Amino acid sequence: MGIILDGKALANKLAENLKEKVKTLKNEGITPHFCVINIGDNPASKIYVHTKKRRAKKVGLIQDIYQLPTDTHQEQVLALIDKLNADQSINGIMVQLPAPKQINADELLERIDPNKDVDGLTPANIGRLWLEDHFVEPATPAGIIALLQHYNIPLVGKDVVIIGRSNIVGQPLAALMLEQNATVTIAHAKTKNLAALTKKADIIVSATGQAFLVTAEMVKDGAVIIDVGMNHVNGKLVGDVDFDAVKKKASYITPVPGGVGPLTVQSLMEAVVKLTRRQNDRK
Ligand SMILES: NC(=O)C1=CN([C@@H]2O[C@H](COP(=O)(O)OP(=O)(O)OC[C@H]3O[C@@H](n4cnc5c(N)ncnc54)[C@H](OP(=O)(O)O)[C@@H]3O)[C@@H](O)[C@H]2O)C=CC1
Ligand SMILES: Nc1nc(=O)c2c([nH]1)NC[C@@H]1CN(c3ccc(C(=O)N[C@@H](CCC(=O)O)C(=O)O)cc3)C=[N+]21
Repeated sequence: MGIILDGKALANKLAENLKEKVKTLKNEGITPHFCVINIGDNPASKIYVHTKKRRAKKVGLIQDIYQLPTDTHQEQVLALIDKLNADQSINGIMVQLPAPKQINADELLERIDPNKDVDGLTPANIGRLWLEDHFVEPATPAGIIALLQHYNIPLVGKDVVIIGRSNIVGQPLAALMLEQNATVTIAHAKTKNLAALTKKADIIVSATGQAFLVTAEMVKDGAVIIDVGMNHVNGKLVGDVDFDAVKKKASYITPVPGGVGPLTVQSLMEAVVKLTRRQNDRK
């Protein structure tokens, strides 16, 4: 029976440490201030915005939410990003993904000042991630690494299968795990025999948005299971993993909710504080 990786408890613990860092900044007359741009009404983004609001307040950060309608024009968002880039009082900017169809999300991300890029998703910061010369990391991958570290689950030499290749989860997580000397395979919707790969994996990370994708038959005994998925099934929030069955075979497993989600939010708060400190040190 697997041990449950309690992301919520770890996020709360890390938040206490972060609160102290924020206090130190405040004593220097600096209050970290970041902006979230959310276009449209994607359900996963809504959960994210809501939890962030609570967490930001708890650690003492200022957070502005720009909730824009689904039919917002590209130019309007670009103009908003330009304004926030130029504003000295703003330390961090992020655009919630996915964005509505008419929006070119890559162009928005490219526009964010890399020094204010709390999500680590600008081309400059993605490049630095793969060059192992990064000062900010995407929040979900950073949260997963923090969780594994906290539970003393090593990555060196481990066979990892990451299911999902998005720019916010699968790809940057592969970079961070490779940096920690894991052997990383990235699977996706076109992967031929997913079960054959996952059955051999020491660590499986699923980030697809497909409920019940990862079943017990796909998992070897003693594997570590990280479930990033956020799916609504019959009004309930579930991950990508058939939790009850897979838990019996796993050595460690994250629940949904209460696993990766809270750590994503915590890592984002840490990125805001880190960038604020860096901006002030460089003045
Ligand atoms: N807990 C948290 O902190 C976070 C949770 N999420 C959640 O994680 C999930 C993934 O998010 P995101 O990365 O943005 O998703 P995307 O929709 O951008 O990407 C999904 C990925 O999963 C792959 N995929 C889909 N179906 C299958 C399948 N049947 N077999 C193998 N691969 C498949 C896709 O492959 P292909 O590229 O070939 O289409 C794609 O690479 C969502 O549920 C989201 O809500 C996201 C961010 C943070
Ligand atoms: N640029 C960008 N970066 C992201 O990292 C990003 C994004 N856009 N868009 C949306 C997705 C989704 N996402 C979540 C993070 C935490 C929870 C979270 O806190 N979940 C709680 C659930 C809380 C509840 O039950 O309501 C938990 O898992 O315990 C959810 C979803 C980040 N995303």
